[in-house]
Amino acid sequence: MDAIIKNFPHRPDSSAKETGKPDFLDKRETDRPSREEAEAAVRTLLRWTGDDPEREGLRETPQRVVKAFEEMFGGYDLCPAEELGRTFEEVAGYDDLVLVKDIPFHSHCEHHMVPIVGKAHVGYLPNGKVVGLSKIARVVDIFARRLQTQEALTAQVAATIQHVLDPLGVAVMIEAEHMCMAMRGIRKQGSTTLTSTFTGIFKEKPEEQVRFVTMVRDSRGG
Ligand SMILES: Nc1nc2c(ncn2[C@@H]2O[C@H](COP(=O)(O)OP(=O)(O)OP(=O)(O)O)[C@@H](O)[C@H]2O)c(=O)[nH]1
Ligand SMILES: [Zn+2]
Repeated sequence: MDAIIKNFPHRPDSSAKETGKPDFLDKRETDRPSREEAEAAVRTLLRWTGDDPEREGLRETPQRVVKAFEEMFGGYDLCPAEELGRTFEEVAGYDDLVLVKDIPFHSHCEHHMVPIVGKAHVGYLPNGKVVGLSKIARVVDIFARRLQTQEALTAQVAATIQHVLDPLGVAVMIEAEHMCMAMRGIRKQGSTTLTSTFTGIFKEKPEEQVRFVTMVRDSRGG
């Protein structure tokens, strides 16, 4: 595949303070290997497991894994800011909190490349402009389909919405289970990590944070 333009997933950096634009919204060229190189790398990892890549059940596995990677890491080729590009203002004067909660996602931790499975709750207080609700879930999905830490994922979703929609504030909470803690290492199943990022009014006013968290927690039986 030719080198293509993509968005790198990195954390909000200090230059964002000068330009106001998070660096992960910039487009850069990829340094992707060829499909054949990627498949050869999978064959090497298959040998690393101790198995035989030439046995019948594994012969097609490198192609399958590379194809699965295209899907699971498809977020590198998508621009989250573009997803939020179509905003509208005709909402009959509605100017209160918009909350999309329980957005399920699958991601992969950047340390071990094993799944992170969780839910995101995203709220914003519009400043005139609103966006299609599915677009919020799409932004979560795009960042989730990159190698991540939960902190970076949380911050990136919040920063993208803040940057593109320019609302009065954004609140993002993510709860997730990290398979790298469940399947290996410390091997603790069922522990959940919670992260949150608040901007604007949610950062300034603790009561707005409480309202967001209460709405997230409400209707799930306490
Ligand atoms: N802060 C943060 N840490 C994470 C996330 N995903 C995985 N980790 C942690 O990243 C750390 C990597 O630690 P290292 O000591 O470098 O690697 P390791 O030897 O594989 O660590 P163990 O998991 O403790 O065996 C571990 O503590 C993981 O639990 C995440 O999203 N956020
Ligand atoms: Zn990990």
